[in-house]
Amino acid sequence: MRRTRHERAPGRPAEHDPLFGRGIRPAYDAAPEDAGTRAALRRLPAIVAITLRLGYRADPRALAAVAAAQLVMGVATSATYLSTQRLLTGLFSAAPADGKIHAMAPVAAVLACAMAVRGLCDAVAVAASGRLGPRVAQRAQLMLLEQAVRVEQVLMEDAAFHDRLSTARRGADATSRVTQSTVGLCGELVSIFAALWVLVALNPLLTPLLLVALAPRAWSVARTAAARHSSMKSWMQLTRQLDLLAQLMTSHESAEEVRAHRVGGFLLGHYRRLATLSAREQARLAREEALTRSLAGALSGLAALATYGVLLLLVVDGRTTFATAGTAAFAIRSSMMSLTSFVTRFQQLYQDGLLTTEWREVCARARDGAVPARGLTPAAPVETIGTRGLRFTYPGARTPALDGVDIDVRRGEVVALVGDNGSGKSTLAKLLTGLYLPSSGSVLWNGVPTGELDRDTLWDQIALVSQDFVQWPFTARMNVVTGRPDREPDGRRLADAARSTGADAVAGRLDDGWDTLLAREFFGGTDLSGGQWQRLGLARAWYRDAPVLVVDEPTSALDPAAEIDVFNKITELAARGTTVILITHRLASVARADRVYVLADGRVAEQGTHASLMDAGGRYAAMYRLQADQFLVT
Ligand SMILES: Nc1ncnc2c1ncn2[C@@H]1O[C@H](COP(=O)(O)OP(=O)(O)OP(=O)(O)O)[C@@H](O)[C@H]1O
Repeated sequence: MRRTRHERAPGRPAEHDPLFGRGIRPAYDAAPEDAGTRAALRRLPAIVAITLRLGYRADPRALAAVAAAQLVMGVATSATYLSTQRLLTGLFSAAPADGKIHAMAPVAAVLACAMAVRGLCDAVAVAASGRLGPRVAQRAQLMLLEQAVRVEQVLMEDAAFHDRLSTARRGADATSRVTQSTVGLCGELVSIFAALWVLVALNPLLTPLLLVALAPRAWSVARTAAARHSSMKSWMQLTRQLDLLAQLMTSHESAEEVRAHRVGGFLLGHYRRLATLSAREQARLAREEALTRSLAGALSGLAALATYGVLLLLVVDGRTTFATAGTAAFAIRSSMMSLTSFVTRFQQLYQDGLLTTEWREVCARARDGAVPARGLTPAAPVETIGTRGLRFTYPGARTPALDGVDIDVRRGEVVALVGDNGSGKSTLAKLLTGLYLPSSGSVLWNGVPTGELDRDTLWDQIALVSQDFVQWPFTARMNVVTGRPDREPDGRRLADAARSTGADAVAGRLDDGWDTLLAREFFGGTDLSGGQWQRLGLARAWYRDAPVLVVDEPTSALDPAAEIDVFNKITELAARGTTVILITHRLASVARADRVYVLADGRVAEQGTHASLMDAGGRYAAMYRLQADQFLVT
């Protein structure tokens, strides 16, 4: 039967949400995992291999200690079973009591030693895996972050990649638990194999009994873990949206509007609605799990009945002795206990292991999508930056943001990009600076396409003040010197940059000067006004002292005197050879630019100097007059 558009498969989120629109859909292929024991067993070796590789890189000595302890533990466990069988045989033999004690004493000593060795190995395994786990998680987290900071900017605009990144960060944390579970699981496996080996030694007919006893629980565990993982993947967007709503209700940035516009109740309502969806999904999972477990419980009961029935038959038939059957029952019982902890660990391991697999896949995806570390080194300072037939479409967008753009920027020029909101100015700046690569056409640095250049060295030549520059929650000093994070902070350079941008006055008014923490959420932290932050953002770009300065609405929050000052300084920089790409709606500041490009709907509509564009009387002239007229007193 076909589902209508509004129905949805159980365990899948709805297609549309009043708050997030289509955003609630799973953003990447979240096909349900093929649940079941076979799927689990197929994936388990890969999971264990990832963990072992990580463990080896993080702390090879701890890993070796764990492996040795598990191995010795297996031998000790087998010795325990075999000496038990000898003791039982001795106990039920017809020999006189004196002889029995004499014969059984050394066996009892072996049993005691084996148990002591087992305990010691267990302690070693616990201590070593306790050291190994956090190191593994740290390494996994670092590997992911190392890859994440290198991926192409355009991948960071992709919702699907963000979803996977969230899962992968949880996966990196999970590696610690996977390590612990793998170690525990190996321990339990060793015990089960020891029992299996002993059963083979006692009577090979007993071996299948153990497998029959274990099968139902193993099936139930694999099925449950796969269902949970599939659900987590499908509902990852909802989890992120719940986190986002909680963050909006508690963050400093949204606090004012949450109160003044009384958005708190509205957000709470939607949080409750989404949380209910999440709870419903958890309840569905729990129901499914309960069903699987009860089926597995019934099958386990049948398996136990069969096991003891067969043992009894073997004794009655005379195919095995009473002592051997007793030891077999003991070994099966012990391995059932091992299996109970095996099952718990397996469940944990499989669930966390699937997250770990996701971590590894995202690391690989990030590596594939990384900015190439090699390429031609661009000449420094760059003489010309230009675009030819440049077209760029954002991932998932239907229409291009830039469509056939040709512009030229020469060293030491101030080139202004103006145009209506959404006309493509910021996108063009990101392409000129190699943050995005063209969908078609080209961006050329000294005639070489940016895609062929070593972009790390290209970025060395760029200082950027974007519209939404980062307000680092660090000290005022760090907010400026992060302009050149690869060099030791330079006091003189900081003072120069601060003087040029008015940031010196900002730092002068702070309680601890440049050492004041600019993060209200931390003890001793404070915050700045929008204009004060903008001065720090500009100071950061000045401190960077790069041959190309890209400024996107650099003075939107500055007072008139500061604004004039900044534009004077920008002109001075250009006179000294810095190339300036200026994006602004303040057309008065554009008048001094060497060339102005007017963008409309992703295309260059007009170009020229301020004077020639005014003479042409087109789009630019109309915008300019509109702004100028606002200052006329009627
Ligand atoms: N990350 C993004 N993902 C998808 N589309 C985007 C993204 N950023 C911008 N756009 C779209 O690209 C087009 C150009 O946006 P851009 O930010 O370049 O305009 P702009 O001229 O700088 O606008 P403004 O003057 O408002 O800053 C717009 O239609 C916008 O909706």
